[in-house]
Amino acid sequence: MRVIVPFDARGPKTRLSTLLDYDDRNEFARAMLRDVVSVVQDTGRDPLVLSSAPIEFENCPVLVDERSLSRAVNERLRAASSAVAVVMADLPLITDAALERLLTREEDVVLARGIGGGTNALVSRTTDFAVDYHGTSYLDHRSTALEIGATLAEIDSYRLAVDIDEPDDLVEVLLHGESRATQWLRDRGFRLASGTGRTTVRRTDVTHEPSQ
Ligand SMILES: Nc1nc2c(ncn2[C@@H]2O[C@H](COP(=O)(O)OP(=O)(O)OP(=O)(O)O)[C@@H](O)[C@H]2O)c(=O)[nH]1
Ligand SMILES: C[C@H](OP(=O)(O)O)C(=O)O
Repeated sequence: MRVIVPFDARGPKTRLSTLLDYDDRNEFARAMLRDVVSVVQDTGRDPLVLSSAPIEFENCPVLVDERSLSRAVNERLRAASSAVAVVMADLPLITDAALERLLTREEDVVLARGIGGGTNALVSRTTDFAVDYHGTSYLDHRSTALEIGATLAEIDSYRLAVDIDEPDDLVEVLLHGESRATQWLRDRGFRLASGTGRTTVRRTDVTHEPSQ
């Protein structure tokens, strides 16, 4: 099964700009991309990075499509003659066991929810299904699948559900990750900070404020 990994190479992870400057965000996004691609390869599937701009990436083929995320993914879904999976590039806790649970279901549409309402991973076996990402896309994709009469499976997986959007999401990466992304954060001085409330993340080596 072909596994599409969408990747925004044009200034990714803007919602982390209070913690990471532009270069750091690019590096961190690429560390997560490598994590996801490696896990896809560990399951024996072929990843294809669907990038919004050209990138140097030696680990697997890259297809550049400058259109919006949904348009680029829908083009791949329409063109598919067999099952296609779409796995986001910002899932640093992903494991091959978690991904395998998604990929081995046989329903027409298989959805893995993200914290916050997104769709972190999916499989489509019907060209009638189209994506509409952003907002509460998980609910939208579930409705779409039901409207087109597709059989539907929903995967409840913590490891697939944690996507990295906001600074607080980094807590999960430091708590439960062992990936390149986790190591990248540690190397940059990010540490867990616990007190009376929820655990947060602080940076111990900051020599400058993020510029953008
Ligand atoms: N090919 C492609 N991938 C995208 C695009 N926008 C986002 N992605 C990828 O889709 C996944 C989810 O992205 P988001 O978290 O919504 O966006 P982001 O650009 O990574 O982060 P923010 O700038 O904070 O919104 C990630 O794997 C992104 O790299 C796009 O326009 N084209
Ligand atoms: C692309 C979007 O991701 P989020 O903004 O939820 O991370 C979604 O899954 O709909």
